[in-house]
Amino acid sequence: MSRPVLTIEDFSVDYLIEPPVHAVRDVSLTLHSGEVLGLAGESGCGKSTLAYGIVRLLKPPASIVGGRVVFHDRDGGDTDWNRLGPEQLRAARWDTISMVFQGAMNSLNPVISIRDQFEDVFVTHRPRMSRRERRQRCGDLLERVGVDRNRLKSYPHELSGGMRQRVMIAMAMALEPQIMIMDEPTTALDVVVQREILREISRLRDELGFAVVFITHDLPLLLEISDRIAVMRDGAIVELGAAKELYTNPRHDYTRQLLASFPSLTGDRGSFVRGALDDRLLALDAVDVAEENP
Ligand SMILES: Nc1ncnc2c1ncn2[C@@H]1O[C@H](COP(=O)(O)OP(=O)(O)OP(=O)(O)O)[C@@H](O)[C@H]1O
Repeated sequence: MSRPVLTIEDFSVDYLIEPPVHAVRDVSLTLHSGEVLGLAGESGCGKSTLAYGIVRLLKPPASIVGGRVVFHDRDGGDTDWNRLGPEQLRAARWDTISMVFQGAMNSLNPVISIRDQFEDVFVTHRPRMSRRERRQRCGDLLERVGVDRNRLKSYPHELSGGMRQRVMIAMAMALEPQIMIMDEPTTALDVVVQREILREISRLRDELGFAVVFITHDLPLLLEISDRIAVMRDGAIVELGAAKELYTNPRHDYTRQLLASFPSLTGDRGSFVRGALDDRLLALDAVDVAEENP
């Protein structure tokens, strides 16, 4: 297995309301460079709270009540994210760990061009980069996610939702982070755009080697794109294993229940063979077609 990039130890988050909600309970896991770790579980099990907790973006009444999150850099240095101050955190987000959330496309400022918003990432984090290089990089990044570089001139309302979400993914990759946390990044998009973006993320992961924590309630999709999957229930991880293993040989009752709740994963139609990503996506496409034309 490749080297660890993030270690989460006994991490717990409560919402301090009456009565308190123990949203994340003693979660421990290790993320390795280049892997896609899927986080599965039904609505309310704590996936988003864990994601926001990792990058310290939780707001009151949420409170981290235990554990730690340690980032391991390429040179062997360790950084305990719980010990970083606000300025250090701001710098480390995007640079080492970046995030794409479900509504990310709506966080673009409507009155500022894509170019200015995109360049701002470099102006803030790479102040010594020349303007010319910045522009070049922004265009290159956009093309990587399948958006024409001419779109840099556009304003957010001139782009479709899928394009805006791609822009956000390009921005999240801008500083070449070692980890990307994606919380339902494609949920608001139609299935075709979703697939295209997921293909793109997988291709970029292969090319650039960043690790991905991918969160969605869509277990079939998670099985397709993840190397390993952690199943969460009531704030705790009940099973963590290779995606294939989890699919073919689930050990926890709850994992079985979760798999059974997706008809496309059970029975003959669901018994697709996992292989290269394209094969996997093709197999899923076939399942979709079969479902649409029973
Ligand atoms: N601001 C809040 N105040 C109080 N409780 C909260 C708050 N936000 C979330 N919770 C509770 O924390 C628990 C975990 O919620 P969380 O949103 O992390 O789950 P999730 O698995 O991401 O769900 P979903 O898939 O619906 O986003 C739930 O019981 C939820 O009701």
